[in-house]
This record gives sequence, structure tokens and C-alpha cells, in this order.
Amino acid sequence: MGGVCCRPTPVDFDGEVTLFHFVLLRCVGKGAFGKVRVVQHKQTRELYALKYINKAKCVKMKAVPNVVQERRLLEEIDHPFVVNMRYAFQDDENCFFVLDLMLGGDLRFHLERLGSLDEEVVKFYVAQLSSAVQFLHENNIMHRDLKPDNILLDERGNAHLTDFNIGLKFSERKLMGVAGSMAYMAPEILAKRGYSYQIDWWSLGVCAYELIFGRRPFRGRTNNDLTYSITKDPLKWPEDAESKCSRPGMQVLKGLLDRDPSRRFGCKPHGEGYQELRRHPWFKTIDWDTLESKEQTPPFVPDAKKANFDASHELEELLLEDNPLKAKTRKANQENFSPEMRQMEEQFTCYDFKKMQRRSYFPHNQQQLISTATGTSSGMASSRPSTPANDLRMENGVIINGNSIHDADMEVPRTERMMINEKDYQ
Ligand SMILES: Nc1ncnc2c1ncn2[C@@H]1O[C@H](COP(=O)(O)OP(=O)(O)OP(=O)(O)O)[C@@H](O)[C@H]1O
Repeated sequence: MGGVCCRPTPVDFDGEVTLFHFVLLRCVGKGAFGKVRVVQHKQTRELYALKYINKAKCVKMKAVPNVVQERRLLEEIDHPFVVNMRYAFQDDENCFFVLDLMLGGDLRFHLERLGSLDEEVVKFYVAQLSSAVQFLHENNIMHRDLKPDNILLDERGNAHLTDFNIGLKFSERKLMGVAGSMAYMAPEILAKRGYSYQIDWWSLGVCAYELIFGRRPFRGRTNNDLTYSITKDPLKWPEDAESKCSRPGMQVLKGLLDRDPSRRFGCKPHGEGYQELRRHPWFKTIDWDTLESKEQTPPFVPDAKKANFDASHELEELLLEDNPLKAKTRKANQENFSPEMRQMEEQFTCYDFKKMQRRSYFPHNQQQLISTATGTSSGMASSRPSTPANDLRMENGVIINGNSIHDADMEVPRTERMMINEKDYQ
């Protein structure tokens, strides 16, 4: 009785990837437009994190270009210390990213629990993240939102950078848009005189300082106070600094938090800054040659028995979600789409790492991309055909999460991203 409605839809693994290819498991997180849950690929049995983004919400928040940008950047990236994208697809309701699964929780979660982290542990993360940042910069990608919330640990304790929502392809030209999470923003972003990739090294310095000392180097109760502190206050050390951090450690923090981007650690061009950083005495305990192959035992192993994420997401999904995620066949009538919905439909294309090679959507020069998008240039050196559907509209200023950041002195609250793509190039 009643068996007819429960016949499972057959899964076509040879066709395009869809939600039918995955078993949906527990919820582990909540983002601005959707949730993150563990999934298992039905054929390979591999576990992944599925991040899904509600399309209607995304259109309403004017974030379509960012989601498309994130998907495109992630297709280019494959690095041991980045949360890599393995599949991407959409259905009528959601866009889906299938990502490397990180079961060790994010660094904000650990910082909130522990108050601060041991210098040796932070050094290990800084080494791994420097390798990721250098890889991104070599590929002309700026992250722009490096903070503990966006650093995820795998179950062995290796650090990975995630959330490329405001990431960007950069060129020689300086950027002007105020973007990122204010407490981690480099002074040159706030000074509005133009900035480039060096900002990621500053943010890494803020993260390292915060992780070691349990408080941020620059603080303010209002955005104005915080701006003043970041751009003018001398770098100060907590009273108990010497009990938490060695002199070489402080030297590296000071070097990363240099207000002059040309002198800042990590920033010298052609990878020279990164090589200098690697040679710094603080890192003499790091074996850089085996770091990227993850052969080293991380100094902090997340407790596998405890959930390293907020269990309320799971409870919320069970008790409060009136539209739980379910694989559905597509029905949408594309004729009735708004321009934004159409953009998402056309540009959030399928990706399957088992079947496709990673490649770039972007020309070497971001400015060319913008020009092409506005129809003033032709002939990009991109490996993708330059159809209107492939052009990213970056000229629109988009602001989401406009929450001001109240940065209470000793607290380490989850940080809201402030602004995205507010006229990146002017
Ligand atoms: N690959 C992953 N593996 C395990 N957990 C993850 C993964 N990605 C995200 N999470 C968890 O889900 C939470 C929300 O992540 P998500 O990137 O969607 O949020 P977000 O930072 O608000 O991003 P966005 O603003 O793009 O929505 C994270 O804080 C993290 O705890």
C-alpha cells in the first residue's frame, strides 16, 4: 500500500551532475544565502560538503555576480590548503557547490572555545595559509576576506582557506572598492587610495595575532574608531605577549602588519616575499618541502568525537525548516526569468572534477573583462568563448551584510562581511 510514490528516481551517473548523485547527510553550517551539509557521492562513496545557495534570496540580495564569480574562481583553484570545489550545479531553487569536506571546524569556532591558540599551532597554520595565499596570488587571485571564520580544519588539523565570495582576479591596476570584513581590512583599503594583493598578507597577520593573543591588534567600538585604529594606531602587544609569543613570532606578526604594502612581509613581487617569509627564523621548525603533501602531523588534532561545528544547524533543519532540501527534477520555465535569474541560470554552469579539466574563465587583465562586459573591447585571451553569457557584470556596486561591526575589546565574535564589490575599479 502506498508504495507508488516512493519509487526512487534512477540516477544517471554518466549525465550531468545533479543532487540525485548524492545522499544528503547532516547539516554543519549556515551561510548568508543557504546552508552547508555533509553529502556522500552515491557512486564513489566519497564524502563532501554541499553548500547550497537559494537563488531567489541571492537575486533579492543582488549577489548573483558574486556567486557566479565564486564559482568561476573556484574552478581555477586546486590547492592542498584551499577548500576546493569538486562539483557545481543548480536546480530550480538552489545553486550547489560540492566542496572538500572539512570536519575539523573553522578557526573562529576553536578560538571561541579556547580563547587563544598555542604559538606553534598558529605558526603551522600561517605556514599552510601562506602557501595557499602565494598560490592564489601567482594565479592573480585575491581572496579579500581572510579571517578565522574562513579558515577550516580537516579532521587531521590541516588549515584550508575558504569562501571566495568576494575574491577577485587582479591585474596591475589598483582596486578601489571597500570590500572585506572590516577588522581584517588592510589600511590601504580604508585609505581609499588603491590597493592590490598585499591586503591578503595583512589579513593573515591580523588572523595570526588574534589566534595567538585572543584579541585583535586593532580595535574600535564604531567603524570610525576601527578605521582610525587600523590606519593610525601603533601596533601594540598585550601585557602577557612574551608568555604567548616568541620574539621571532612577534617579528613575523609585525612584518605582516606593516602599513606600507611594499615593505610588508610576503609582498615582494615574483614570489620573493613568500620565499623570504619561508626563510624567517620563526619557521625553522617547519619542513616546507613536505608541508604541501600534508605529510607532517599537525600540532592540533580536532577532537573527532565532538562535533566541531554548531549542532544548532542540524536541530534547526530538523525542527524549523519548512522546505527541507530534496533532489528534484527541473521544471522551470526559463521564459519567465528575470535578467538576474537568467544570468545565474546561464553562468552558474555545471562542473565535475572527475570529467572536466580546471580552467580559467578570466582574461589576464580584469579590466579587459569589465570592458568586454560593457561592450567596449573585443578579443580576450580567455580559454572560454566570450559570449554575453560568459561576461561577468562587475560594474554594479553591490552591498550585502551592511551590518556595522561592533568590535568589543576582548571578544572574538563571528565577523560579518561588510561590503562586496562596491565599485572594485574606479
Ligand atoms: N567545506 C566545508 N566543510 C565543512 N564545513 C563547512 C564547509 N564549508 C563551510 N562549512 C561550514 O558552514 C559554515 C557556513 O559556510 P559558508 O561558506 O556557507 O558561510 P559564509 O562564510 O557565511 O559564506 P557566504 O557568505 O558565502 O554564504 C562555515 O562557518 C563552516 O562552519
